[in-house]
Amino acid sequence: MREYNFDGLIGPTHNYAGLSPGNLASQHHGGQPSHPREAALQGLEKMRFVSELGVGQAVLPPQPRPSLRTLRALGFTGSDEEVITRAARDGEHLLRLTSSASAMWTANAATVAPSADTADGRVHLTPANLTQMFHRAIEADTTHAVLRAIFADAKHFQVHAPLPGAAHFADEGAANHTRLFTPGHKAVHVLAWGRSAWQDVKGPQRFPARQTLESSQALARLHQLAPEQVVLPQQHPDGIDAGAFHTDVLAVGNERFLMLHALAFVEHPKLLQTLREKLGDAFRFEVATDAELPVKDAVRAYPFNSQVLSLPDGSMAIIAPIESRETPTAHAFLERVVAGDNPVKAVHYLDVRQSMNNGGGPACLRQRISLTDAERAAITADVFYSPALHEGLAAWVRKHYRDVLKPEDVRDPQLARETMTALDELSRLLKLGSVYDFQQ
Ligand SMILES: N=C(N)NCCC[C@H](NC(=O)CCC(=O)O)C(=O)O
Repeated sequence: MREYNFDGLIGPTHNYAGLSPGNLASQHHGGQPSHPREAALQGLEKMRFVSELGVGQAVLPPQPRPSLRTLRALGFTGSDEEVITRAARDGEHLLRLTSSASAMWTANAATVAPSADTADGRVHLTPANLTQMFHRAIEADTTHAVLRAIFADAKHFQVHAPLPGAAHFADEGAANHTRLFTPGHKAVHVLAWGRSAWQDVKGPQRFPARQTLESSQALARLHQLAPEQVVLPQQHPDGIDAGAFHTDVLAVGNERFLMLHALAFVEHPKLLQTLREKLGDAFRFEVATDAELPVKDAVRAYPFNSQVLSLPDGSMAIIAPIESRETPTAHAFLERVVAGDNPVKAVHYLDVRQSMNNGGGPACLRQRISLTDAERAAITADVFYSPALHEGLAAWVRKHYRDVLKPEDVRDPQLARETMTALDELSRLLKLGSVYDFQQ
């Protein structure tokens, strides 16, 4: 089995609209101009870097924005241009919500279990319904269509529908999921959550908890995981209140290694003990206390929103955002991790600032999917990274993307037209078929 990092290609309407309460970067940058072309090229450079480390890399496409389908469903009528003009006049906030390029954060696209772990021996994928935030909830249908197009072979893959039930089954995808394993032990799926739909659990006071316990339980069932392989910790409410809206803002794991902040989970020592029991002595972890790395710094600099990658030589490398190098406490923590008794031997700092300014670091930008050679061969879409694909995508970005986008530019009907033209071309470039509603 090989892990592929499916990165979200950052879409042409990338902008800062301040849409996510509890996501401090989104709140802070709302209203500022963005740079869509630079954003997409930064994302492509990250893909190149990861691929050159010898790690599997692939790409997931952006979604049509503004979402005309959503605006029509909310009562705006007429031609595409008229829908946008009317929404700009009578529902400007709705236009902002339907224009976000948030599908770039593919950690939130789905939760995935590899075939080695599931009872029926297939890869199981469940697109996240993202119901907690309206601008993200509208991603689910297209994500479902895209995943069905890529993972089409029912012999190897089962793509489930997003969880039903709106707020009760609010699901944020792999941002709250970590798969750990050690040789000789069954893999463990850590499926975290921030609130419960039906149980009385103390949650955050200031910011919303997004994922429910009941969603995490449903994912474990759908993916046919054995009960002893599943651990369901609660995100620490104080961590959420400090700005850790997803688990991956304060914790990241890979194979036999977990790196976490003390405010990532409620009673983290107990969680670590459970993991040690399930994974054996090879399991390693590094905890940052609030004294070593204040949660405020962790939320601003995102050292835990790193990718921890297994390299061909058996060691691991961390891909961290450059903000972590610029923040002394976060930098010192990562350097301590590299020097520690664990498999991480290097840390690389990459510039994904355009995405970071909306609260999305390296780990948010990728969905990890482990595939056997046969599963990989069953995928006919041209989504796996190669230098040639990189060139094709970079040329596509340069051709279609604007340099600057001010939040009010989403009022321009021309932007929607440009995006449709670009995505139509992209779906052919990636051999995806007609996955977008405007292509139906
Ligand atoms: N942690 C992970 N895995 N993903 C990060 C998602 C960031 C995203 N930001 C936004 O949606 C901001 C959009 C805006 O404000 O324009 C969110 O809050 O859902």
